[in-house]
Amino acid sequence: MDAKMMFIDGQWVAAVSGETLEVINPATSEQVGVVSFGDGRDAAKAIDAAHQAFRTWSKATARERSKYLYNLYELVRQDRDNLAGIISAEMGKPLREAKGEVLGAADNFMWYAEEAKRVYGETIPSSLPNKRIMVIHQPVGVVAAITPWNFPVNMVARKIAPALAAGCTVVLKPAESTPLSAIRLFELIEQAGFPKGVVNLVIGHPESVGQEFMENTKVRKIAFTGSTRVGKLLMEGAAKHVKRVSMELGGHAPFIIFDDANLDAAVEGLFESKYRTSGQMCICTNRLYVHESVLDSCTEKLVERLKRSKIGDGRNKDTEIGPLVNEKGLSKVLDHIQDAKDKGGYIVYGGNRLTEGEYANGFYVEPTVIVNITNEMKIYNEETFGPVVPIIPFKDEDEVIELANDSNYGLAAYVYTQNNSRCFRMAESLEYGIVGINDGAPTQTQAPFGGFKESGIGREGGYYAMEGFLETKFVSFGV
Ligand SMILES: NC(=O)C1=CN([C@@H]2O[C@H](COP(=O)(O)OP(=O)(O)OC[C@H]3O[C@@H](n4cnc5c(N)ncnc54)[C@H](OP(=O)(O)O)[C@@H]3O)[C@@H](O)[C@H]2O)C=CC1
Ligand SMILES: O=C(O)CCCC(=O)O
Repeated sequence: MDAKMMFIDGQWVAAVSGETLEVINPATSEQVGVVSFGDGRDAAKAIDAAHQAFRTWSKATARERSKYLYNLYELVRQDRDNLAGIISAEMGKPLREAKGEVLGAADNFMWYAEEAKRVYGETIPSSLPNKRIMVIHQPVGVVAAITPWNFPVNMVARKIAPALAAGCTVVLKPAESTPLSAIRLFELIEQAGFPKGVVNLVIGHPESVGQEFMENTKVRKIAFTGSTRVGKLLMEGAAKHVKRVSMELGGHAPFIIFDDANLDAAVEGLFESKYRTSGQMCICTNRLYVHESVLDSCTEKLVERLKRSKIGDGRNKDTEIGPLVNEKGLSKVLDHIQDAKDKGGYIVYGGNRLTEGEYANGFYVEPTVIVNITNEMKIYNEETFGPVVPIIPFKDEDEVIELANDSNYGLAAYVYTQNNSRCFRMAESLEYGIVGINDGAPTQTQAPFGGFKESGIGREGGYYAMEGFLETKFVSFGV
């Protein structure tokens, strides 16, 4: 298999080192591609190209930038099935979800094609009769973006679309598990006609590429989605040159079901929030709090729902829950299950790796439900990133607010109740950047996406994302 290449300064190029990397389907452990695998030297070339291109791209009119983003929107939409197939093959996501992800990415390109035109400035009345105050917004410069494998197309779109709309140029490093969907997206970027150097793709050793992003003073902003551990490393490195950062990091979402909730709707919402992408989303439920009076009926309904769920290769059209992304992801999930069992947890459903028949060569774990949870367990404190849910009973609203907020994370939280006043109280009390009230899948292109506490800094989505790629300049005119 020929190695697919990186896209630097409008050219498809191999890594300086000549190194390559195999891409594996986590459903079968079969090789699905080979890619050039570079390092900081390739990143430096891409940064130079982006720096050069910034001179003209930042001066292009908003309408011009918008035109390229529209082209890309159309191309991504038309390529939906192909891109979705690549996502499923390299990270195991069920096809139905992968198609939704691609449409979400297309939607981002359309949204920011429009948003490019709305970078308004303002004038402010001066206190002095001989002065005038003007405020304008300008692109921050070259953006280095690092993305994870769980939304290998949409995470890229959510970063590069607002960056390009704002007038920044970009160097992207996608996750090494999912370079093929990034490469396909860049083939579409090339077809969309962006000038050379405006958007660049570097695939390679994360530490080396990351180091170049942090050290190279031509990079003015680092936009990252991934683990809190790596986010902190990048923030420390970025501090040296006071680079701008936006960080979408880990989560540990509480999902709260009150006794007055519609339990069927709550279980369906939970299924979406917990088992979509096999539990590998930063907004995934990690703790399920159920009012003690509905604990048994809720648990039964959830187990019923899981019994009906189809686990399998993401490329099969009826698959609802795919494999985990790799051995490392699988080990972490199995470790959380074992740790809970060792500390007194009781497995109500699932709990094992699937190893027979069609699952023999993949990284599959059964959707799992655990009770008898204590706050010493890893699953109670750390991001599990897998299809496992611990259930914790609660007595009243004050208690569950305190429990839900007792976390270093603050990305997403979910509440199911039919009491309107409680809806408002909960939305206001939860220390989370995203709150789904009777909604297990709140993400939308135009809404702000990001976290409190150690879940991140800055917001993606809507006009909020534009702020992260713009500097504010005050111009004082003497008249
Ligand atoms: N917020 C979210 O959406 C995500 C959260 N996570 C959390 O992180 C855990 C581990 O997953 P993992 O994929 O290892 O997450 P990482 O944070 O390691 O990976 C995310 C991205 O960062 C890159 N990266 C890794 N190390 C460095 C570094 N030192 N400098 C620069 N870039 C780096 C990765 O590259 P490469 O792929 O080459 O290693 C990838 O592109 C998961 O179990 C989950 O808890 C993971 C992914 C997404
Ligand atoms: O949690 C994430 O990592 C992204 C969520 C995107 C979505 O909800 O579609």
